[in-house]
Amino acid sequence: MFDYFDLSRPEVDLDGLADEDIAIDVRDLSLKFGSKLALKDIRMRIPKRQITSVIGPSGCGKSTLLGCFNRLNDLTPGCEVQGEVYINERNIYHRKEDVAALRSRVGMVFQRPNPFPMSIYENLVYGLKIQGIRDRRTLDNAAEQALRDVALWKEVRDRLFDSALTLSGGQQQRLVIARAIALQPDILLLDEPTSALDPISTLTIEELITQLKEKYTVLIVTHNMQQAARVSDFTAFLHQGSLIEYSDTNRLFTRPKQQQTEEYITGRYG
Ligand SMILES: Nc1ncnc2c1ncn2[C@@H]1O[C@H](COP(=O)(O)OP(=O)(O)OP(=O)(O)O)[C@@H](O)[C@H]1O
Repeated sequence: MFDYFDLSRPEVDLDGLADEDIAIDVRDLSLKFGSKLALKDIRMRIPKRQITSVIGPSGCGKSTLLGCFNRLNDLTPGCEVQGEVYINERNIYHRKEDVAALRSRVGMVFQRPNPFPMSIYENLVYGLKIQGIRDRRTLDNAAEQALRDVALWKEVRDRLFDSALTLSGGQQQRLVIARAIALQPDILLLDEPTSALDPISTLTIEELITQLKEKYTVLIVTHNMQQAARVSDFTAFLHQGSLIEYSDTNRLFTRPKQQQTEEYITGRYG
């Protein structure tokens, strides 16, 4: 696994980052589903325009943590959140937060590609239309730019009005990422974005993810440690709802500080 690391790259110390380099500041975040404590006192500062992976055994709270950043868990009855999550200097759990606006700034992509059953073009402009944008040229430009950003433009420019469901799984996932990008979010949350894809499509999406950080802060939940090692700048290891270790990816995989992390990354646990 260590082949993936560029050990000449200087390690970045998360504690040393300035406030303006932080995209998400998680302060003592705990979350319960009914009586089940799914996240316990999480504190982490997620850097801007970097890729951060969240790894850990099944059920440790990875998807729940990601869902806190666009308040997706609010939709689960019985969910109770304590603590604060700051994005752009606002606590997104403040009672006056506009959750719809938050979700357009913090886009989310799931494991299974989920294009809407409409044309490729309509998928891309759907969110913009909901925001009230009707100008055709604005919509066309946004659709084209989003497709270019996910390297799908050349493949689909002649079939923009075909159903999105005619695309391959890998293309559908790139379209879903483009749909999120069309809203010009600050942050992209990717929840196991390649686990339903074949190896070639996985590689394409991984290449795309590494390019996305030029414009966006990317968080990725993955079961695949090689993937975390390949694509991410920083890695967080969760276990039973607690953040056990969070650091520069090179450091976490080559010199973990915690025994639980070492056992997990060497396959002796989980
Ligand atoms: N809607 C829910 N109601 C009750 N418990 C839930 C709900 N969603 C998740 N949980 C519980 O919260 C804990 C964390 O779940 P979560 O899906 O975040 O884990 P995960 O690390 O993403 O798991 P996996 O890798 O299997 O996807 C688990 O114990 C899970 O059973």
